[in-house]
Amino acid sequence: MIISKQFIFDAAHFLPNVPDGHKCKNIHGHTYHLTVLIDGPLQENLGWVIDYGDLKKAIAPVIEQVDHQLLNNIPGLENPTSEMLVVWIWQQIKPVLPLLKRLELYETPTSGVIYEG
Ligand SMILES: Nc1nc2c(c(=O)[nH]1)N=C([C@H](O)[C@H](O)COP(=O)(O)OP(=O)(O)OP(=O)(O)O)CN2
Ligand SMILES: [Zn+2]
Repeated sequence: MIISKQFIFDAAHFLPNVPDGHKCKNIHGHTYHLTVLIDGPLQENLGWVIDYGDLKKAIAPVIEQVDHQLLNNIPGLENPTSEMLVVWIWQQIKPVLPLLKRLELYETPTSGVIYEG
């Protein structure tokens, strides 16, 4: 069974490697939507895979690092495309949540990335 929880954070970024004149060379902000999907067995007595609250506690330290920050200032996110950011998030979450199955990260309502490690 796969369960999911969504996290929303705001951050600024610019993309340093795009050509001059590209709109994303300018600093701008997004309200990111991150969905974390966990694949695991149903615990029969509890009737759930894992507690959504425990999921929230596990993800909170990652969200705290990026919320209301300029992503480019964070080590490893010097070129903070959606693709680079989702890998950076995965690398922190997977060790603490081995059942992590998939991340979905949207930086606008129409632009996002899906990553499964
Ligand atoms: N493959 C990628 N392409 C782009 C990324 C990215 O991370 N990966 N990022 C950007 C910019 O961050 C930009 O802010 C988002 O681009 P875009 O979807 O074009 O944003 P719009 O709001 O203009 O999109 P609409 O089409 O108006 O919804 C660019 N490309
Ligand atoms: Zn952007």
